[in-house]
Amino acid sequence: MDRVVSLDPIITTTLFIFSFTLIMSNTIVTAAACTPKDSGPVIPTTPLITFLERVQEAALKTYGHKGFDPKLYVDMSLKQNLSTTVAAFDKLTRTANGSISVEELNGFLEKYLGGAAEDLVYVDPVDFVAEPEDFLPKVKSPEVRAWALEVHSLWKNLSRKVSGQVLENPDFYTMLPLENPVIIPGSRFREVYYWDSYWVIRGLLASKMYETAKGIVYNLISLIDEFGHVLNGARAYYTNRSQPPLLSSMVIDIYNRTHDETLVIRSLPALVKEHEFWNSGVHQVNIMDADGTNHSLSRYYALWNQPRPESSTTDRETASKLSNNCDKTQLYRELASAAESGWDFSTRWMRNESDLATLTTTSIIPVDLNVFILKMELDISFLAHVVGDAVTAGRFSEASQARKKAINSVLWNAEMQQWLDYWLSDSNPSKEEVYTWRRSGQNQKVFASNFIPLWIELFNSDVKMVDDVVLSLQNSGLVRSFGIATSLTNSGQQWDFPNGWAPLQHMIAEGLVRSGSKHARCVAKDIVVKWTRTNYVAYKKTGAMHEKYDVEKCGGFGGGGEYIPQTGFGWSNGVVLAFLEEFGWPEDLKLDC
Ligand SMILES: OC[C@H]1O[C@H](O[C@H]2O[C@H](CO)[C@@H](O)[C@H](O)[C@H]2O)[C@H](O)[C@@H](O)[C@@H]1O
Repeated sequence: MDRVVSLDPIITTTLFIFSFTLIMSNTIVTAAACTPKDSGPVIPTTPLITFLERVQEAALKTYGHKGFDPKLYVDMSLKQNLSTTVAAFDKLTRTANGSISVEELNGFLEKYLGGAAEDLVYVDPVDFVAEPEDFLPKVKSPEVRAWALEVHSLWKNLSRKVSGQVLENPDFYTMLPLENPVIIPGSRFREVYYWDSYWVIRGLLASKMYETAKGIVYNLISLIDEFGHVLNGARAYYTNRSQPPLLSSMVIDIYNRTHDETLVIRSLPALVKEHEFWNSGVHQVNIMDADGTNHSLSRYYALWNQPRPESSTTDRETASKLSNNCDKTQLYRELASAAESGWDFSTRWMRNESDLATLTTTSIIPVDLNVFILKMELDISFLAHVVGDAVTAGRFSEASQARKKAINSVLWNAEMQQWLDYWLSDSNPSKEEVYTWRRSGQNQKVFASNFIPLWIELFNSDVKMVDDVVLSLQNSGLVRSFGIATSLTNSGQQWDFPNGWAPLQHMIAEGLVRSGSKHARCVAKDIVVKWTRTNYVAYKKTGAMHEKYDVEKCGGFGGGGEYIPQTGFGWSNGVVLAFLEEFGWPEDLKLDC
């Protein structure tokens, strides 16, 4: 199947009556039948995924909601060809509501489908040693060192490579064939994820596992080569969206340790291509500020307008309260776009905090996304210098200056001393049109993402400004006893209060510590100590590292959202190791909270 998609056409004419597919040379663009608001591009799915979604639906009807995880079914594989399997599935006896007897469905799954975890196999990382030389030199406490070595040893549990069977018969699997081993987040997340990999790599660098780190980057580059962007995760059902773009950060951090120019030469064209993905078509938004200056910024916008296959039954349920099919189609795009943001789900994207069906992700210019792209521009400029490409270096340096101005003008709020997401007005201008900035468009609700600009030097080098923003952070209510909360709203969504996520702690603390401000460095250390302690206490209590933590409870893990709390866990392990590497731990500082 051709997976190349043009991001160009937002067709803003009248209501379409039929779906249509344009097939142009190397390009497939499917536009769905709906109102102009939902005429954005769609990457076609595959017959295998469509079939596994049917199995998922039948499984929910048959087994019921208790303990049901929809993702399990789209991670299964075929044992025989698809048409034989579909024919056998269609012959199963069904009740009027579509359920099948448990015995019959069990028998079908056993005979025709491979288990969800069979497409990746354990592999010993080539560069893992039980105690790396010069491991975490600033950690002086023996207790902390012993625990850090346990966390380090978890890389072995999370290391996988794609099974030989996937390589032989890729059409039978939703797993995408990747050349190098990967580190998975853990539990239900049985494949490599895009933005998770940044913090995994930070941990691998602390563990001196440079080859594993590079292998992950080469895998992600191969996804850009094939699909034009890094996918949300390495599954066929994730081809229609990306995730927060941190590939350039991975490359820079590995390069700074290894000085591997081959990595830079291989990465540069891929990063330029990725930059184009985020700065063209539906991802790009033009906005005119209060002084009449035009700016270009980016937004999340999934190339998909149906239920997410890995959560198909859940998304249908969420959409069931909407009566109009066009509204459903739009909601499906908003759900997938929220997944592209990595913050799935959060009141950050919702018009009504208690109603997930009011998601409006594609109408928001997010602070963090634009900071990541600004960093990408600075990183590309730096990497181009490394290989002597002055033209590219200059082009991306200029792009970064333009985006800095745009962020300061559109997203900065001087009264709050924070950067705020910008909500676009309801009208939907065509590609040529420019949104006009309105003060009321800035979302004044407090989210940890409002402080992510602090992560990069362009926003953390002015000491006076950093001190003001830090004061605003301290007064925001986000800094709690055991870390930084994601938001102030306890909505039951996982990217909200009282959950704290490792990536958010890391970016804010690292930004503060690298700033010129003494006060900011103290605040950073405090965050690091609190976060490390709660991770440790939870580990001692449960024997596991967790995907997210409850910042109100010492040793409490997070909850809420659409799946049960997960352990493993790639980015949490990475952040603990990165914190201990950067900040160390004195001998006399207690680890318990
Ligand atoms: O299956 C539901 C959703 O799960 C993923 O999102 C969450 O886990 C990811 C892996 O740790 C993480 O990157 C993301 O920030 C989490 O919210 C997945 O990325 C979603 O696309 C998926 O729909």
